[in-house]
Amino acid sequence: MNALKDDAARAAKFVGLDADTITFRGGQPLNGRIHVRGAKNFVTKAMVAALLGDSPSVLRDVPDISDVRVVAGLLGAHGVEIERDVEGGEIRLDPTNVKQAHMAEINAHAGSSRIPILFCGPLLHQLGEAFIPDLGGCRIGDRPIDFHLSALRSFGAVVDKLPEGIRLTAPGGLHGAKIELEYPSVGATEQVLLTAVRAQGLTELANAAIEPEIMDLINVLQKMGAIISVDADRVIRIEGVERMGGYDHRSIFDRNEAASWAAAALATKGDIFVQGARQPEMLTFLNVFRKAGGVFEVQDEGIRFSHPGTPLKPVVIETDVHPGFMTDWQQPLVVALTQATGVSIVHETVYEQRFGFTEALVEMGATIELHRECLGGQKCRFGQRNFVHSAVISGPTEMHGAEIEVPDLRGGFSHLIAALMADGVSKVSNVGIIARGYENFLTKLRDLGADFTIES
Ligand SMILES: CC(=O)N[C@H]1[C@@H](OP(=O)(O)OP(=O)(O)OC[C@H]2O[C@@H](n3ccc(=O)[nH]c3=O)[C@H](O)[C@@H]2O)O[C@H](CO)[C@@H](O)[C@@H]1O
Ligand SMILES: C=C(OP(=O)(O)O)C(=O)O
Repeated sequence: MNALKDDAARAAKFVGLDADTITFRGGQPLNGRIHVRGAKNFVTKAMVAALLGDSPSVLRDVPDISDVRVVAGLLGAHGVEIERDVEGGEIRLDPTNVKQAHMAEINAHAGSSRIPILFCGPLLHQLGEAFIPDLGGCRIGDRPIDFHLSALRSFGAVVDKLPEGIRLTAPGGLHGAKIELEYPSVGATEQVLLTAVRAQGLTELANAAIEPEIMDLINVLQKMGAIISVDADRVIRIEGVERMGGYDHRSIFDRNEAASWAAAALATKGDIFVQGARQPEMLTFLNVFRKAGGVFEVQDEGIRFSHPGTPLKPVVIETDVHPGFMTDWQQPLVVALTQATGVSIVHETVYEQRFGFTEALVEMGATIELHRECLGGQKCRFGQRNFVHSAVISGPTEMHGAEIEVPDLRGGFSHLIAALMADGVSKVSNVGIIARGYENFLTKLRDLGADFTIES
Protein backbone atom coordinates (compact mmCIF):
# COMPACT_ATOMS: atom_id res chain seq x y z
CA MET A 1 0.00 0.00 0.00
CA ASN A 2 2.92 2.34 0.68
CA ALA A 3 3.97 1.97 -2.94
CA LEU A 4 0.54 3.24 -4.00
CA LYS A 5 0.80 6.21 -1.66
CA ASP A 6 4.19 6.98 -3.23
CA ASP A 7 2.70 6.74 -6.74
CA ALA A 8 -0.08 9.12 -5.73
CA ALA A 9 2.17 11.65 -3.99
CA ARG A 10 4.66 11.70 -6.88
CA ALA A 11 2.02 12.21 -9.57
CA ALA A 12 0.22 14.89 -7.53
CA LYS A 13 3.48 16.76 -6.96
CA PHE A 14 4.34 16.76 -10.66
CA VAL A 15 1.16 18.63 -11.59
CA GLY A 16 0.95 20.71 -8.40
CA LEU A 17 -2.21 18.93 -7.23
CA ASP A 18 -2.65 19.63 -3.54
CA ALA A 19 -5.09 16.80 -2.86
CA ASP A 20 -4.80 13.32 -1.44
CA THR A 21 -8.32 12.53 -0.27
CA ILE A 22 -11.63 13.76 -1.62
CA THR A 23 -14.94 13.59 0.17
CA PHE A 24 -17.81 13.19 -2.28
CA ARG A 25 -21.49 13.68 -1.61
CA GLY A 26 -22.96 11.39 -4.26
CA GLY A 27 -26.28 10.78 -5.93
CA GLN A 28 -26.26 13.72 -8.37
CA PRO A 29 -25.97 13.39 -12.17
CA LEU A 30 -22.93 14.84 -13.91
CA ASN A 31 -24.14 17.30 -16.52
CA GLY A 32 -22.30 19.75 -18.74
CA ARG A 33 -19.36 20.09 -21.10
CA ILE A 34 -15.70 19.26 -20.71
CA HIS A 35 -12.76 19.44 -23.09
CA VAL A 36 -10.41 16.51 -23.71
CA ARG A 37 -6.97 17.33 -25.11
CA GLY A 38 -4.09 15.17 -26.43
CA ALA A 39 -3.77 11.48 -25.55
CA LYS A 40 -1.59 10.45 -22.61
CA ASN A 41 -0.63 7.37 -24.61
CA PHE A 42 0.53 9.40 -27.60
CA VAL A 43 1.84 12.75 -26.40
CA THR A 44 4.56 11.24 -24.23
CA LYS A 45 5.83 9.08 -27.09
CA ALA A 46 5.82 11.98 -29.55
CA MET A 47 7.93 13.88 -27.03
CA VAL A 48 10.47 11.02 -27.02
CA ALA A 49 10.43 10.99 -30.86
CA ALA A 50 11.65 14.62 -30.83
CA LEU A 51 15.00 13.24 -29.61
CA LEU A 52 15.55 11.63 -33.02
CA GLY A 53 15.58 14.93 -34.90
CA ASP A 54 18.36 17.39 -35.57
CA SER A 55 16.03 20.40 -35.28
CA PRO A 56 13.22 21.48 -32.89
CA SER A 57 9.77 19.92 -32.77
CA VAL A 58 6.46 21.48 -31.76
CA LEU A 59 3.62 19.44 -30.27
CA ARG A 60 0.15 20.87 -29.70
CA ASP A 61 -2.83 19.88 -27.51
CA VAL A 62 -0.47 18.62 -24.81
CA PRO A 63 -2.40 17.94 -21.58
CA ASP A 64 -1.05 18.85 -18.16
CA ILE A 65 -0.71 15.37 -16.70
CA SER A 66 2.11 13.96 -14.63
CA ASP A 67 3.38 11.54 -17.33
CA VAL A 68 4.07 14.57 -19.57
CA ARG A 69 6.03 16.20 -16.72
CA VAL A 70 8.07 13.02 -16.18
CA VAL A 71 9.03 12.77 -19.85
CA ALA A 72 9.81 16.50 -20.02
CA GLY A 73 12.05 16.09 -16.96
CA LEU A 74 13.92 13.19 -18.52
CA LEU A 75 14.31 14.98 -21.86
CA GLY A 76 15.56 18.09 -20.03
CA ALA A 77 18.09 15.97 -18.15
CA HIS A 78 19.40 14.86 -21.56
CA GLY A 79 19.97 18.41 -22.73
CA VAL A 80 16.73 18.89 -24.68
CA GLU A 81 15.67 22.53 -24.38
CA ILE A 82 11.99 22.75 -23.56
CA GLU A 83 9.60 25.69 -23.88
CA ARG A 84 6.11 24.95 -22.68
CA ASP A 85 2.85 26.88 -22.69
CA VAL A 86 0.94 24.69 -20.24
CA GLU A 87 -2.41 26.43 -20.64
CA GLY A 88 -2.18 26.69 -24.40
CA GLY A 89 -1.06 23.05 -24.58
CA GLU A 90 2.01 23.73 -26.71
CA ILE A 91 5.47 22.32 -26.16
CA ARG A 92 8.64 23.04 -28.16
CA LEU A 93 11.46 20.53 -27.87
CA ASP A 94 14.91 21.40 -29.13
CA PRO A 95 17.25 18.36 -29.21
CA THR A 96 20.25 20.05 -30.84
CA ASN A 97 22.39 19.90 -27.69
CA VAL A 98 21.43 16.44 -26.51
CA LYS A 99 23.87 14.91 -24.00
CA GLN A 100 24.16 12.04 -21.57
CA ALA A 101 22.23 12.78 -18.36
CA HIS A 102 23.63 12.45 -14.84
CA MET A 103 22.65 9.21 -13.15
CA ALA A 104 21.02 11.10 -10.27
CA GLU A 105 18.77 13.02 -12.69
CA ILE A 106 17.79 9.80 -14.46
CA ASN A 107 17.04 8.01 -11.21
CA ALA A 108 14.94 10.93 -9.98
CA HIS A 109 12.40 9.66 -12.52
CA ALA A 110 12.48 6.02 -11.42
CA GLY A 111 9.09 4.43 -10.82
CA SER A 112 7.08 7.34 -12.27
CA SER A 113 6.00 6.20 -15.73
CA ARG A 114 6.50 3.48 -18.36
CA ILE A 115 7.73 5.90 -21.03
CA PRO A 116 11.46 5.93 -20.10
CA ILE A 117 11.86 2.50 -21.74
CA LEU A 118 11.13 4.22 -25.08
CA PHE A 119 14.23 6.41 -24.75
CA CYS A 120 16.43 3.39 -25.66
CA GLY A 121 16.52 3.66 -29.47
CA PRO A 122 16.63 7.47 -29.74
CA LEU A 123 19.42 7.75 -27.12
CA LEU A 124 21.42 4.96 -28.76
CA HIS A 125 21.15 6.79 -32.09
CA GLN A 126 22.08 10.17 -30.63
CA LEU A 127 24.64 9.21 -27.97
CA GLY A 128 25.57 5.56 -28.51
CA GLU A 129 24.56 4.81 -24.93
CA ALA A 130 21.36 4.84 -22.84
CA PHE A 131 20.57 4.49 -19.12
CA ILE A 132 16.96 3.70 -18.33
CA PRO A 133 15.59 4.01 -14.78
CA ASP A 134 13.17 1.55 -13.19
CA LEU A 135 9.74 1.89 -14.79
CA GLY A 136 6.48 2.95 -13.15
CA GLY A 137 2.94 2.87 -14.51
CA CYS A 138 -0.20 1.14 -13.34
CA ARG A 139 0.13 -1.93 -11.12
CA ILE A 140 -2.19 -4.17 -13.13
CA GLY A 141 0.02 -7.17 -13.82
CA ASP A 142 3.66 -8.10 -14.13
CA ARG A 143 4.31 -5.82 -17.13
CA PRO A 144 7.61 -7.37 -18.28
CA ILE A 145 9.79 -5.66 -20.92
CA ASP A 146 11.13 -8.84 -22.52
CA PHE A 147 9.72 -7.96 -25.99
CA HIS A 148 11.42 -4.55 -25.80
CA LEU A 149 14.82 -5.95 -24.86
CA SER A 150 14.65 -8.78 -27.36
CA ALA A 151 13.78 -6.31 -30.16
CA LEU A 152 16.61 -3.97 -29.13
CA ARG A 153 19.06 -6.89 -29.20
CA SER A 154 17.88 -7.76 -32.73
CA PHE A 155 18.88 -4.23 -33.79
CA GLY A 156 22.37 -4.84 -32.34
CA ALA A 157 22.01 -3.28 -28.88
CA VAL A 158 23.84 -4.74 -25.91
CA VAL A 159 21.75 -4.68 -22.73
CA ASP A 160 23.22 -4.70 -19.21
CA LYS A 161 20.84 -5.04 -16.33
CA LEU A 162 22.00 -2.91 -13.38
CA PRO A 163 20.50 -2.71 -9.88
CA GLU A 164 19.16 0.80 -10.62
CA GLY A 165 17.87 0.20 -14.16
CA ILE A 166 19.34 -0.87 -17.49
CA ARG A 167 22.28 0.33 -19.59
CA LEU A 168 22.38 -0.08 -23.36
CA THR A 169 25.16 0.34 -25.87
CA ALA A 170 25.45 -0.41 -29.59
CA PRO A 171 29.12 -1.12 -30.33
CA GLY A 172 28.43 -2.12 -33.94
CA GLY A 173 25.67 0.47 -34.55
CA LEU A 174 21.98 -0.29 -34.98
CA HIS A 175 20.84 -2.16 -38.08
CA GLY A 176 17.40 -3.12 -39.39
CA ALA A 177 15.91 -6.41 -38.18
CA LYS A 178 13.12 -8.89 -38.81
CA ILE A 179 11.03 -9.07 -35.64
CA GLU A 180 7.83 -10.86 -34.74
CA LEU A 181 6.10 -9.97 -31.47
CA GLU A 182 4.67 -12.81 -29.40
CA TYR A 183 1.74 -10.48 -28.60
CA PRO A 184 0.88 -7.14 -30.28
CA SER A 185 2.31 -5.01 -27.46
CA VAL A 186 1.78 -1.27 -27.81
CA GLY A 187 5.03 -0.33 -26.08
CA ALA A 188 7.15 -2.90 -27.92
CA THR A 189 5.73 -1.74 -31.28
CA GLU A 190 6.66 1.84 -30.39
CA GLN A 191 10.10 0.67 -29.27
CA VAL A 192 10.67 -0.90 -32.69
CA LEU A 193 9.41 2.20 -34.53
CA LEU A 194 11.56 4.61 -32.52
CA THR A 195 14.65 2.44 -33.06
CA ALA A 196 14.11 1.31 -36.67
CA VAL A 197 13.55 4.76 -38.21
CA ARG A 198 17.25 5.57 -38.00
CA ALA A 199 18.70 2.04 -37.99
CA GLN A 200 20.67 1.04 -41.06
CA GLY A 201 18.55 -0.90 -43.58
CA LEU A 202 15.08 -2.42 -43.51
CA THR A 203 13.05 -3.49 -40.46
CA GLU A 204 10.02 -5.72 -40.68
CA LEU A 205 7.78 -5.97 -37.61
CA ALA A 206 5.15 -8.71 -37.64
CA ASN A 207 2.22 -8.99 -35.18
CA ALA A 208 2.53 -5.27 -34.45
CA ALA A 209 0.00 -3.29 -32.42
CA ILE A 210 -1.97 -0.78 -34.50
CA GLU A 211 -3.67 1.40 -31.88
CA PRO A 212 -4.65 4.90 -33.14
CA GLU A 213 -1.97 6.39 -30.86
CA ILE A 214 0.64 4.26 -32.67
CA MET A 215 -0.68 5.44 -36.04
CA ASP A 216 -0.29 9.04 -34.84
CA LEU A 217 3.28 8.29 -33.75
CA ILE A 218 3.88 7.00 -37.27
CA ASN A 219 2.44 10.30 -38.59
CA VAL A 220 4.95 12.21 -36.45
CA LEU A 221 7.87 10.03 -37.52
CA GLN A 222 6.90 10.44 -41.19
CA LYS A 223 6.84 14.22 -40.72
CA MET A 224 10.38 13.92 -39.33
CA GLY A 225 11.58 12.08 -42.44
CA ALA A 226 10.94 8.40 -41.70
CA ILE A 227 9.74 5.89 -44.27
CA ILE A 228 7.14 3.55 -42.72
CA SER A 229 4.41 1.41 -44.24
CA VAL A 230 1.63 -0.43 -42.40
CA ASP A 231 0.04 -3.50 -43.99
CA ALA A 232 -3.44 -4.78 -43.22
CA ASP A 233 -1.98 -7.95 -41.67
CA ARG A 234 -0.32 -6.08 -38.75
CA VAL A 235 3.06 -5.98 -40.50
CA ILE A 236 4.96 -2.69 -40.28
CA ARG A 237 7.94 -2.03 -42.55
CA ILE A 238 10.46 0.69 -41.83
CA GLU A 239 13.28 1.81 -44.14
CA GLY A 240 15.97 3.37 -41.97
CA VAL A 241 17.04 6.93 -42.87
CA GLU A 242 20.31 8.66 -41.96
CA ARG A 243 18.89 11.85 -40.53
CA MET A 244 15.57 13.16 -39.28
CA GLY A 245 14.33 16.69 -38.66
CA GLY A 246 11.78 18.13 -36.23
CA TYR A 247 7.99 17.99 -36.53
CA ASP A 248 4.99 20.23 -36.01
CA HIS A 249 1.98 18.22 -34.91
CA ARG A 250 -1.35 18.39 -33.12
CA SER A 251 -1.95 15.33 -30.95
CA ILE A 252 -4.74 12.84 -31.41
CA PHE A 253 -7.39 13.29 -28.66
CA ASP A 254 -7.39 11.10 -25.56
CA ARG A 255 -9.99 8.45 -26.41
CA ASN A 256 -9.47 6.77 -23.04
CA GLU A 257 -10.32 9.94 -21.16
CA ALA A 258 -13.32 10.48 -23.45
CA ALA A 259 -14.59 6.94 -22.75
CA SER A 260 -14.17 7.55 -19.02
CA TRP A 261 -16.40 10.65 -19.12
CA ALA A 262 -18.91 8.74 -21.23
CA ALA A 263 -19.04 6.04 -18.54
CA ALA A 264 -19.43 8.76 -15.90
CA ALA A 265 -22.47 10.15 -17.74
CA LEU A 266 -24.03 6.69 -17.95
CA ALA A 267 -23.34 5.72 -14.34
CA THR A 268 -24.56 8.99 -12.78
CA LYS A 269 -27.64 9.29 -15.06
CA GLY A 270 -26.03 12.39 -16.50
CA ASP A 271 -25.38 14.10 -19.81
CA ILE A 272 -21.81 15.09 -20.77
CA PHE A 273 -20.57 16.71 -23.98
CA VAL A 274 -16.95 15.69 -24.50
CA GLN A 275 -15.39 18.34 -26.69
CA GLY A 276 -12.51 16.95 -28.75
CA ALA A 277 -13.82 13.34 -28.87
CA ARG A 278 -14.05 11.80 -32.33
CA GLN A 279 -16.04 8.87 -33.64
CA PRO A 280 -13.51 6.81 -35.68
CA GLU A 281 -11.14 6.10 -32.78
CA MET A 282 -14.10 5.29 -30.48
CA LEU A 283 -16.12 3.09 -32.84
CA THR A 284 -15.81 -0.06 -30.73
CA PHE A 285 -16.55 1.81 -27.50
CA LEU A 286 -19.61 3.49 -29.01
CA ASN A 287 -21.09 0.12 -30.05
CA VAL A 288 -20.80 -1.23 -26.50
CA PHE A 289 -22.06 2.04 -25.01
CA ARG A 290 -25.17 1.81 -27.21
CA LYS A 291 -25.71 -1.90 -26.42
CA ALA A 292 -25.64 -1.00 -22.70
CA GLY A 293 -28.44 1.49 -23.38
CA GLY A 294 -26.26 4.63 -23.51
CA VAL A 295 -27.21 7.44 -25.86
CA PHE A 296 -24.62 9.36 -27.86
CA GLU A 297 -24.67 12.05 -30.50
CA VAL A 298 -21.64 12.67 -32.70
CA GLN A 299 -21.13 16.36 -33.46
CA ASP A 300 -18.38 18.25 -35.30
CA GLU A 301 -16.76 19.44 -32.07
CA GLY A 302 -17.13 16.32 -29.97
CA ILE A 303 -19.52 13.64 -28.75
CA ARG A 304 -22.44 14.03 -26.34
CA PHE A 305 -22.97 11.04 -24.02
CA SER A 306 -26.08 10.56 -21.89
CA HIS A 307 -28.16 8.14 -19.87
CA PRO A 308 -31.32 6.94 -21.70
CA GLY A 309 -33.68 7.57 -18.78
CA THR A 310 -34.71 3.90 -18.91
CA PRO A 311 -32.95 0.88 -17.29
CA LEU A 312 -29.47 0.03 -18.63
CA LYS A 313 -28.86 -3.31 -20.36
CA PRO A 314 -26.17 -5.90 -19.54
CA VAL A 315 -23.31 -6.49 -22.01
CA VAL A 316 -20.54 -9.02 -22.63
CA ILE A 317 -17.15 -7.43 -23.23
CA GLU A 318 -13.76 -8.90 -24.08
CA THR A 319 -10.92 -6.43 -23.91
CA ASP A 320 -8.43 -6.75 -26.74
CA VAL A 321 -5.81 -5.00 -28.83
CA HIS A 322 -7.08 -2.47 -31.40
CA PRO A 323 -9.56 -2.59 -33.09
CA GLY A 324 -11.00 -4.52 -30.13
CA PHE A 325 -12.43 -3.08 -26.92
CA MET A 326 -9.57 -1.20 -25.25
CA THR A 327 -8.59 -2.51 -21.80
CA ASP A 328 -8.38 1.08 -20.44
CA TRP A 329 -12.13 1.51 -21.10
CA GLN A 330 -13.25 -1.41 -18.99
CA GLN A 331 -12.84 -0.08 -15.47
CA PRO A 332 -15.03 3.06 -15.69
CA LEU A 333 -17.67 1.19 -17.69
CA VAL A 334 -17.93 -1.56 -15.04
CA VAL A 335 -19.29 1.06 -12.62
CA ALA A 336 -22.15 1.86 -15.02
CA LEU A 337 -22.78 -1.87 -15.55
CA THR A 338 -23.58 -2.27 -11.83
CA GLN A 339 -26.78 -0.40 -12.74
CA ALA A 340 -27.74 -2.58 -15.73
CA THR A 341 -30.65 -4.99 -15.31
CA GLY A 342 -29.11 -8.44 -15.65
CA VAL A 343 -25.69 -10.04 -15.81
CA SER A 344 -22.73 -8.43 -17.60
CA ILE A 345 -19.42 -10.17 -18.25
CA VAL A 346 -16.01 -8.58 -18.73
CA HIS A 347 -13.20 -10.84 -19.93
CA GLU A 348 -9.89 -8.98 -19.54
CA THR A 349 -7.41 -10.43 -22.05
CA VAL A 350 -4.72 -7.72 -22.05
CA TYR A 351 -3.62 -7.56 -18.38
CA GLU A 352 -3.70 -10.42 -15.91
CA GLN A 353 -4.60 -8.37 -12.81
CA ARG A 354 -6.92 -5.56 -13.77
CA PHE A 355 -9.87 -6.19 -11.45
CA GLY A 356 -8.36 -5.01 -8.16
CA PHE A 357 -10.59 -1.93 -8.36
CA THR A 358 -13.77 -4.02 -8.05
CA GLU A 359 -13.12 -4.74 -4.35
CA ALA A 360 -14.08 -1.16 -3.47
CA LEU A 361 -17.17 -1.31 -5.70
CA VAL A 362 -18.32 -4.45 -3.88
CA GLU A 363 -17.79 -2.66 -0.58
CA MET A 364 -20.09 0.06 -1.91
CA GLY A 365 -22.84 -2.44 -2.71
CA ALA A 366 -22.03 -3.81 -6.18
CA THR A 367 -22.41 -7.52 -6.95
CA ILE A 368 -19.25 -8.48 -8.82
CA GLU A 369 -17.76 -11.97 -8.87
CA LEU A 370 -14.28 -12.59 -10.20
CA HIS A 371 -13.26 -15.78 -12.02
CA ARG A 372 -10.10 -17.48 -13.24
CA GLU A 373 -11.84 -18.89 -16.34
CA CYS A 374 -12.01 -17.12 -19.71
CA LEU A 375 -15.69 -16.14 -19.61
CA GLY A 376 -16.02 -14.08 -22.77
CA GLY A 377 -16.00 -16.73 -25.49
CA GLN A 378 -12.40 -16.78 -26.68
CA LYS A 379 -9.58 -18.44 -24.73
CA CYS A 380 -6.84 -16.02 -23.74
CA ARG A 381 -3.27 -16.24 -22.38
CA PHE A 382 -4.45 -15.90 -18.78
CA GLY A 383 -7.00 -18.73 -18.49
CA GLN A 384 -4.41 -21.49 -18.51
CA ARG A 385 -2.15 -19.54 -16.17
CA ASN A 386 -4.79 -19.36 -13.46
CA PHE A 387 -5.14 -15.57 -13.25
CA VAL A 388 -8.34 -13.97 -11.93
CA HIS A 389 -9.24 -12.13 -15.12
CA SER A 390 -13.00 -12.38 -15.74
CA ALA A 391 -15.70 -10.42 -13.92
CA VAL A 392 -19.42 -11.09 -13.66
CA ILE A 393 -21.45 -8.02 -12.70
CA SER A 394 -25.08 -8.50 -11.62
CA GLY A 395 -27.38 -5.53 -11.40
CA PRO A 396 -28.93 -3.26 -10.69
CA THR A 397 -27.58 -2.75 -7.18
CA GLU A 398 -27.91 0.23 -4.89
CA MET A 399 -24.54 1.80 -4.17
CA HIS A 400 -23.72 3.51 -0.90
CA GLY A 401 -20.79 5.67 0.20
CA ALA A 402 -17.57 4.16 1.56
CA GLU A 403 -13.91 4.93 2.26
CA ILE A 404 -11.92 3.72 -0.73
CA GLU A 405 -8.37 3.93 -2.03
CA VAL A 406 -7.38 4.52 -5.65
CA PRO A 407 -5.40 1.48 -6.88
CA ASP A 408 -4.36 2.66 -10.38
CA LEU A 409 -5.24 5.23 -13.03
CA ARG A 410 -8.43 3.85 -14.61
CA GLY A 411 -9.45 2.05 -11.43
CA GLY A 412 -9.12 5.43 -9.73
CA PHE A 413 -11.41 7.13 -12.21
CA SER A 414 -13.93 4.31 -11.74
CA HIS A 415 -13.81 4.99 -8.00
CA LEU A 416 -14.58 8.67 -8.59
CA ILE A 417 -17.61 7.71 -10.67
CA ALA A 418 -18.77 5.20 -8.05
CA ALA A 419 -18.47 7.82 -5.31
CA LEU A 420 -20.49 10.29 -7.38
CA MET A 421 -23.16 7.74 -8.20
CA ALA A 422 -23.52 6.28 -4.69
CA ASP A 423 -25.94 7.51 -2.08
CA GLY A 424 -24.27 9.29 0.81
CA VAL A 425 -20.70 10.29 1.51
CA SER A 426 -17.55 8.60 0.13
CA LYS A 427 -13.93 9.34 0.91
CA VAL A 428 -11.56 8.54 -1.94
CA SER A 429 -7.84 8.62 -1.11
CA ASN A 430 -4.66 8.43 -3.27
CA VAL A 431 -6.32 10.60 -5.91
CA GLY A 432 -2.90 11.84 -7.08
CA ILE A 433 -2.63 8.69 -9.22
CA ILE A 434 -5.49 10.02 -11.36
CA ALA A 435 -3.33 13.03 -12.30
CA ARG A 436 -1.14 10.60 -14.29
CA GLY A 437 -3.70 10.64 -17.07
CA TYR A 438 -6.65 12.97 -16.42
CA GLU A 439 -5.92 16.66 -16.92
CA ASN A 440 -7.58 19.03 -14.39
CA PHE A 441 -9.98 16.30 -13.35
CA LEU A 442 -11.13 18.14 -10.23
CA THR A 443 -11.98 21.30 -12.18
CA LYS A 444 -13.82 19.22 -14.76
CA LEU A 445 -15.79 17.43 -12.04
CA ARG A 446 -16.77 20.77 -10.50
CA ASP A 447 -17.83 22.08 -13.92
CA LEU A 448 -20.08 19.03 -14.26
CA GLY A 449 -21.76 19.72 -10.93
CA ALA A 450 -19.97 17.22 -8.66
CA ASP A 451 -20.24 17.96 -4.95
CA PHE A 452 -16.94 17.36 -3.11
CA THR A 453 -14.38 18.76 -0.72
CA ILE A 454 -10.62 18.28 -0.95
CA GLU A 455 -8.15 17.29 1.77
CA SER A 456 -4.43 17.65 1.13
C1 LIG B 1 1.73 4.51 -21.75
C2 LIG B 1 0.86 3.63 -22.56
O1 LIG B 1 0.75 3.78 -23.77
N1 LIG B 1 0.19 2.70 -21.90
C3 LIG B 1 -0.74 1.86 -22.62
C4 LIG B 1 0.04 0.74 -23.28
O2 LIG B 1 0.76 0.08 -22.24
P1 LIG B 1 1.95 -0.91 -22.62
O3 LIG B 1 2.61 -0.43 -23.84
O4 LIG B 1 2.76 -1.10 -21.39
O5 LIG B 1 1.10 -2.22 -22.90
P2 LIG B 1 1.47 -3.43 -23.84
O6 LIG B 1 0.60 -3.38 -25.05
O7 LIG B 1 2.94 -3.46 -24.06
O8 LIG B 1 1.05 -4.66 -22.93
C5 LIG B 1 0.11 -5.60 -23.36
C6 LIG B 1 0.45 -6.96 -22.78
O9 LIG B 1 1.72 -7.39 -23.28
C7 LIG B 1 2.55 -7.80 -22.21
N2 LIG B 1 3.96 -7.51 -22.54
C8 LIG B 1 4.30 -6.27 -22.99
C9 LIG B 1 5.61 -5.96 -23.28
C10 LIG B 1 6.60 -6.96 -23.08
O10 LIG B 1 7.81 -6.74 -23.31
N3 LIG B 1 6.22 -8.18 -22.63
C11 LIG B 1 4.91 -8.49 -22.35
O11 LIG B 1 4.59 -9.61 -21.94
C12 LIG B 1 2.05 -6.99 -21.02
O12 LIG B 1 2.41 -7.55 -19.78
C13 LIG B 1 0.54 -6.98 -21.26
O13 LIG B 1 -0.02 -8.17 -20.76
O14 LIG B 1 -0.86 -0.12 -23.94
C14 LIG B 1 -1.83 -0.75 -23.08
C15 LIG B 1 -2.68 -1.69 -23.91
O15 LIG B 1 -3.41 -0.99 -24.85
C16 LIG B 1 -2.67 0.31 -22.37
O16 LIG B 1 -3.47 -0.33 -21.39
C17 LIG B 1 -1.79 1.34 -21.66
O17 LIG B 1 -2.59 2.43 -21.26
C1 LIG C 1 -2.37 1.35 -17.98
C2 LIG C 1 -2.32 2.64 -18.24
O1 LIG C 1 -1.23 3.42 -18.28
P1 LIG C 1 0.33 3.08 -18.12
O2 LIG C 1 0.69 2.14 -19.21
O3 LIG C 1 0.95 4.39 -18.28
O4 LIG C 1 0.50 2.49 -16.77
C3 LIG C 1 -3.55 3.41 -18.57
O5 LIG C 1 -3.42 4.52 -19.14
O6 LIG C 1 -4.66 2.95 -18.23
